Order: sequence, then C-alpha cells, then structure tokens
Amino acid sequence: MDKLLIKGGNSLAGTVEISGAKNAALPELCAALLTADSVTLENVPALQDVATMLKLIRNMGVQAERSQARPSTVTLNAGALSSPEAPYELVKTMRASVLALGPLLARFGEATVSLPGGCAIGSRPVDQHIKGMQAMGAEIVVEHGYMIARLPAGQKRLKGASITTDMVTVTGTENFLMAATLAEGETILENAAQEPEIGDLAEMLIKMGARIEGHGTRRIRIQGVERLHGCTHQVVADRIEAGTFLCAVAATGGDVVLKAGRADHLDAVIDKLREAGAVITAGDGFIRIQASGRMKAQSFRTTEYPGFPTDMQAQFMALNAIAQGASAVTETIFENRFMHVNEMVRLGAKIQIEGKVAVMEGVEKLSGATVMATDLRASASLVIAGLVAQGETMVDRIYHLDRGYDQMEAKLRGIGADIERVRS
Ligand SMILES: CC(=O)N[C@H]1[C@@H](OP(=O)(O)OP(=O)(O)OC[C@H]2O[C@@H](n3ccc(=O)[nH]c3=O)[C@H](O)[C@@H]2O)O[C@H](CO)[C@@H](O)[C@@H]1O
Ligand SMILES: C=C(OP(=O)(O)O)C(=O)O
Repeated sequence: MDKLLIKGGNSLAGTVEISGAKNAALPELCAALLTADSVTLENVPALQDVATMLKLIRNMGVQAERSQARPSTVTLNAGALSSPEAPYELVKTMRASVLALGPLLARFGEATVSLPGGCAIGSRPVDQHIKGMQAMGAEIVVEHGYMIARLPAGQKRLKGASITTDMVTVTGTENFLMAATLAEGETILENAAQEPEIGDLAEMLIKMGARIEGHGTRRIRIQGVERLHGCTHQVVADRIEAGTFLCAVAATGGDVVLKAGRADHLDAVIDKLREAGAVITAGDGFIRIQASGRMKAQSFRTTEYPGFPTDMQAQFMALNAIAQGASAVTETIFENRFMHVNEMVRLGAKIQIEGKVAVMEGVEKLSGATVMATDLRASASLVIAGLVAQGETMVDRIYHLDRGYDQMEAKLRGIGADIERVRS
C-alpha cells in the first residue's frame, strides 16, 4: 500500500492546473450509456474512480478509449451492450456506480446494480434512487445485495413522473435526470440538488438532444425524447480539488495561482478563507490565493450547494487546527464524517467531537507523525496537516486519495512542497 511522506514547513508558490471534476466525470461517463452514438469527453481527470468507472462500463460492453495524444480525452461508444450489470466487485470501491442504474433502465429497460458497499463517512442508503425509478414505472427488487430493475412486460420506456426526494441527493438527482431524458412524457424533479456538477451533466445531456430546464435550481423539468445522439463535452473543473489547494496554501502561507479554477463554484469556501485572512482574487479561468501569517479560525456548517460543501469540511478543519482561535464545525450531510479528527489529534490538533459538531482550538504548531487515511477528503486533510506540521508526517492508506485526486503529490511538489510517494 502506497504512503505519502511529507516534510512540513515549506510555503507554497507557483501555478497548479486544476483537473476535471471527479463528481462530474463519473455521471458523464454513465451518460454515454444513453446513446448508441459515440460520445467524447474532454478534461477527464486521471483518477482511480474514473479507472473503476471505465472498467465498469467496459464490462457492460461499452467501448472506451483514452486518446494517446491527449489522455484526458475519452471516447465512448455504448452501441452494443453485452450485459446491463454493475457487479459488486466493481461497485464496492465506488459509490458512484449507482449512477449506472438510471441510464441502463432508460435505454435498455433493465439493470442489475450492486448496492454500494459500506463507506467510512456514513451509511449512504440508495432508497431515494429506488423510489424515484419506481415512480417512473420501474419494478425493482433488492435481492442478494443487488438492485434488480426492469420495466413491466410490454412497456418499452420509463414514464415521466413528478419526483420529490426526502432530502437533497446529488447522485439521486443525476440518476433521475439521466433516466428522464429518454422517458415518455415530462418528469419534474422537486428538491433537486443544485451542485455545479448537476448543471454540467445537464449541459452535456442537452448537447445530446435532451430537453431539460431549470438545472441549477431546486426544480428541474425534463421532457423525454425517443433517442439521444452523440456529443463532445468538456468536464467542468473540480471545485473540490481547487478548494483543497486553497486550504493548503492558506495553511502553509504562499502565493499560488490555480489555473482553470472556478471561483464562482466555491463562494462559500472562498468567503471563509477571506474571513480567515487569505487574499483571494479570481478571473476567467483562474483563482489566486496569497496568504501569510497565521489565519483566523472559522466556524461553519456543511450544507447542500450553494452552502459549504461537506467534501471540503476535513480540509478546512486542517486549516482551523493551526489557525488562531476557536471554531465549531458542524457536519449536517453525513453522520460519520469526522474520521480524520483522531488522526489530526495525533498530530497535535485540539479537537473534541460533540455529536455533529467538532469543537476546535487552534494550536501554534502541529508535529509530524504517522497517520492513517480513512476516506478521500480525510486523506487530503491529513496531507494539508502534514504540510504544516513540524518534522515528518507519513500518510498511510493513500489509495483513498488516489480515488479522487489527479496527481496530488506531483502538483504539490510543483509548488514547493516536500512530499513523496513511498511505494510498498
Ligand atoms: C459521486 C458524487 O457525486 N459524490 C458526491 C455526492 O454523493 P451522494 O450523491 O452519494 O450523496 P447524496 O447527496 O445522495 O447524500 C446526501 C444525504 O442523503 C442521504 N441519502 C442519499 C440518497 C438516498 O437514496 N438516501 C439517503 O438517505 C445520504 O446518506 C446523505 O446523508 O454528494 C455528496 C454530498 O454533496 C458528496 O459528498 C459526494 O462527493
Ligand atoms: C464522498 C466523496 O465521493 P464519493 O461519493 O464518490 O464517495 C467525495 O468526493 O468526497
């Protein structure tokens, strides 16, 4: 298992190129299942989750090729599908596999998708996905750990429906959006997620011929069409990767430009960083952060977009850990997303968890130690903590980090961090 060895204390300066968003690329790879034509996706990040998704759809019979000349371009063709099935071996490492359900049902009228495996941030049920597909006329049974879904005998297409989810769900909204594009009639999604990745997916589907209105709001309307065609689409920049680098620079001090970063997708995080004392400027296709001295700790609550993203909670906590003053961080989306806290405490952070709230007292310094990554963003937070800690920090189990960051250590090294991958 690979590890990261970090020698803390360097400030960061230079330019980092932000990659395409994991959480947009994954549904967009599944959207290729909706058409028999070729689909070209550009700016696809080089991540383990993308590799897993490619394996999953290839296993169904999709042809998927990365361009030799430009590896971030992937061409997909789902003209001939051999099996509309997402097996447990591939689904267990990646929650986003559930995104195969909507497109498979919509185009092929059947899907067998493993329930996603347990995850370190909470129980993450898929009841809303099932409820929405049932509202669109699918018959679904859960047997032997699989969702087995099909259309009733004699029915060729899903039927448009009005779907109101019990809570805002990102992949749920994406599944319904994709399914509804090929359904008969109109679908209305109430309580829809507004994350930028939903808007990006909707833009791609519209290029494919889908009729969608209201994406980016709480109410999305889709008029189903009989078929979709191919398209070329560029994956939106990863706001969470950009936010992670912003927190790293705020913590270490320095002056870094994030090329391709979208400040308009990061308002809640950037506001907090400014209140903390960082100077942030942004324009078309870049975000620049300048930070010096100790930042001021910030309290925040995670909420759905456009609120503070749960996927940035751990990284901002690493900054709070060495900032001036006390802070309270409330996690409202996932019930078990403070797994990084014990590891940060091992580095010298002062944090106490009281239910959904982590109460923090900033310390002047952290001291390097061996820590264990438990999930994707927890890993990123430990890397940030390691960058500021005195001495050496070894972050173990970084396969979690590789799921969702495109060459993180190379990008950090490029702006002056002392960080290397230890292969074992
Ligand atoms: C691949 C992807 O895009 N992943 C993102 C997506 O995950 P994901 O789409 O899995 O997260 P959801 O938005 O669905 O989850 C929100 C909340 O709803 C609950 N819920 C969800 C669906 C359901 O059927 N039943 C149910 O109870 C979840 O357990 C959670 O408490 O949004 C999360 C919240 O912004 C992010 O942290 C993830 O990075
Ligand atoms: C929780 C995350 O991803 P996933 O939903 O793929 O587990 C994340 O990106 O932080």
